[in-house]
Formats: sequence, C-alpha cells, structure tokens
Amino acid sequence: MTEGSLLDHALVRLDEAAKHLNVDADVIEKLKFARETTKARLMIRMDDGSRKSFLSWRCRYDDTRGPTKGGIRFHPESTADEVEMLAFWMTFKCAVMNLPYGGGKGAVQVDPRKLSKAELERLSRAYMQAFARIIGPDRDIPAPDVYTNSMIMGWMADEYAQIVGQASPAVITGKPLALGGSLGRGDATARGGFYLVRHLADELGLKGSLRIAVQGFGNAGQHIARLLASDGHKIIAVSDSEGAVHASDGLDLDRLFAAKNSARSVTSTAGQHGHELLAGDALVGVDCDILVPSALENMIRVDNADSVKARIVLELANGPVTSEADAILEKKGIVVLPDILANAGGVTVSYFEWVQNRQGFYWQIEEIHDRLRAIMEREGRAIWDVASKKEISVRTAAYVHALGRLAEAIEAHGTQSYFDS
Ligand SMILES: NC(=O)c1ccc[n+]([C@@H]2O[C@H](COP(=O)([O-])OP(=O)(O)OC[C@H]3O[C@@H](n4cnc5c(N)ncnc54)[C@H](O)[C@@H]3O)[C@@H](O)[C@H]2O)c1
Repeated sequence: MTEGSLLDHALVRLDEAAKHLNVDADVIEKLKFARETTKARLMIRMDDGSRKSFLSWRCRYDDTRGPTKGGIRFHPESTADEVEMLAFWMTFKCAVMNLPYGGGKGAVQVDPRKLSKAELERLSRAYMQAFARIIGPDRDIPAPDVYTNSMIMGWMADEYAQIVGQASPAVITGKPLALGGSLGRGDATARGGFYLVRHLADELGLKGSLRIAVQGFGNAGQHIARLLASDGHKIIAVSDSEGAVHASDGLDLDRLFAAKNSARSVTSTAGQHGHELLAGDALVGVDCDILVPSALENMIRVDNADSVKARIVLELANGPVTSEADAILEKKGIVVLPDILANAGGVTVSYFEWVQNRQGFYWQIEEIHDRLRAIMEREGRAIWDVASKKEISVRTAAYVHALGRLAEAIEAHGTQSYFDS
C-alpha cells in the first residue's frame, strides 16, 4: 500500500463521491476528521496476581444523524488510525441504510486468545469503566466486532448497568438473547447480502444455479454459504486462514460445518467427498459467478485483482478490496456490491435490537427478516438506480447515496452558505 494513514485511504471514497454531488465544502471538512477519539490504558489483574495494561480507544466519528454506532475489536494489531477508519466506514454504512445513527468504533490492543476467561471478563469490564462517560443509549452504542462476541457484550452491558445504577440494555447490541439480544442477529450480515443479491439478480444478469466462492468461513462466510446453497446455488470453493478447498460440482457443506464446529480448518476435508486442496491465495481467482470475500481487509489487491474471474463480488467483509484493485475490477466489468451496503444487514439488526430494547417489546423472527429484507431492497434499489443514472460504480453510488443524507443533516445545522445569505 502507498503511504498515508488508513483513514486517508478510506477518504479516497469520500472524495470520489463528492465529485458526483453538489455538497457544501463544510460538509466535506466535517467528514474528513473524527469528531473525537478517546484513548485509555486499561489496567487489569491477571490470574497470577500481576497487573497488566492494554491500550484501548473509542472513536465517535460523526454523530450528526444520531448516536454513534459501531463494534469493539479486540486485536493485537489494533491502532487509533484503524479505529478511526472503521468508524468512518460505520458513519457511511448507517447513512446508506438510513439508520438514525452516526458512526463509531472501539478497540483494545490485545490478543484475547492469550487471556483466560476471567481475565477477558475483567478487561471487558475495564473497557466499559473507562468509556462509560462517552457511551450511552443516546450517545454511543457499541457492538461486537473481530474477536468480541455476545458474552463480552453481556459483561459490558452489566458493567454499564452497575455504573449508572439501572438496567440499560439499549447501551450495547449483539447481547445474548437472555439479556435482551435480538432474534436474527446471528446470520444478519450474510442474510442482508443474500437478500440484496436476490433482489438485484436480474440487473446483475444472474440466472439459474450459480457457482459461488466464499473467502473466509466464519460467521459471515458460513451463513452466506448456507443461505445461497438453500436457494439452489453451488458453493464450489471456500477458504479459511489455513487454505482453501474446491469442488466444481459443489462442496459438501455439512462436512465443512462439522469441521469448523470441531475447530478444524476447511482444508481438513480435502481428499474426501470430492474436495480438492487449493492454496488459500488461489481462491480469489477461482472460476465462479459470485466471489464473496468474508474474511479480512485488503484481500483483493493490485497483485491479484486481475486473476478474479467472478462476475460479481459480494463484499461481506469490511474493506476486502483496495481502492487500486477496485479500478482493476471495474475495468474488467466486474460488479462489486460494496461493504457499506452488502454487509449492512448486521448493523441493521443491531438497530432492531436497540429499538426492541427501548420499546420493551420483542419481535418474532419473521418480523426481523421481513424488516431486514425491506430495508436491504429499498436501499439496494436506490443505490443501483444512482449507479445506473450517473454511470458510476455501485461503490461510488453507495457513497453518493450516504453522502447525500449526511450532507442534508450537516447542512440542516447551518453551513457556510447559510451564513452568507
Ligand atoms: N459478523 C458480522 O456481523 C459482520 C458484520 C459486518 C461486517 N463483518 C465483516 O465480515 C468479515 C468476517 O467477519 P466474521 O464475523 O465472519 O469473522 P469470523 O472471525 O467469524 O470469520 C473470519 C474468517 O476468516 C478466515 N480468515 C482469516 N484470514 C484468512 C485468510 N488470509 N484467507 C482466508 N480466510 C481467512 C478465518 O479463518 C475465519 O474463518 C470481517 O471483515 C468483518 O468485519 C462481519
């Protein structure tokens, strides 16, 4: 990657979108920087009696459209720059879906696999103690992210309730069902992407049984494989951090789920059930109709973008395609359904959880699915229309769509032109 911060790289998308919209310069000035990024050193007691400290952050990038919303990541390589980039993405993702939220994100620089469960609980509670002043159901609402889960959200919700002296489930989403979590959160990210592809199938030229390759076989990857297979499509390749497996007639998904459930790699199924082993990097170039990046950032880059044979890339991961690779895919005529739209089903069901917590009345699964589908279809269609009308990529159209909403909200507070007239 060329020089510049991670946030600088993300801001390329904002500059691109701004070329297609007539927005006040004040809007861009506001969206170029995080509103506030708070840093805290969390000190916890380890099981052996020693004390250890961990760097942590919470970024509230922009709250013009509502309380900031975004996950908390526990990762040894987390940095303030990465947190701000992720919070910038959340700002646009919430605006894409018209959720009444701004964007935020948090992180602790830690390898959680090196902590015992008790240490992990103390760290999660310490995070809430450090940031309770800026977090709140009307201020900033965290959720799980990489290496955090519903158990951790439950500890944090409990810590917050102790600090403010009352139950306050809407302070955090992705909680266990028993603590006010929502039905349908587990597969929401994949389901949103699935509804999007189904809705735009004609426009995308997708007909009949399709061949799918899924990169990353965790929450998002496993659910999208299951949903697409149950809709009659063939999952012909999947990968995880250890490598990939391929079968042109379709992989045996039950075997793959069984492998992951017993903490084995998908590669452990190679040589059986018609599965052949593939190098992990080769997955991107598999001959298929839809490639679904569901692993990490920057997986499709200048060095491998040219090998992509899929017609459609469905970005369930955040930031899987670099901006340089984006240009290569576009030149090849490959349609990328961008992360801020394609994986926004997750934050949308998080929003449903917050709504249910606040109203104290909980929806059935059918209602969650119907509402999610309606929003994915409405915003997906609107973005597709912007892309067609302006002859721009779906990614740029998604940013234009979100920027329009953000600009309207920022301008409603009064901008330069308001003071000039
Ligand atoms: N889970 C959600 O609700 C959600 C919501 C929005 C976005 N996302 C994004 O989706 C992506 C995946 O999230 P998840 O929740 O499924 O995570 P996860 O940890 O459950 O799964 C990640 C998977 O990626 C695999 N992986 C790691 N390195 C790889 C590599 N080099 N090649 C191939 N596979 C590799 C891992 O083995 C694992 O199977 C992330 O970018 C995340 O930010 C997830």
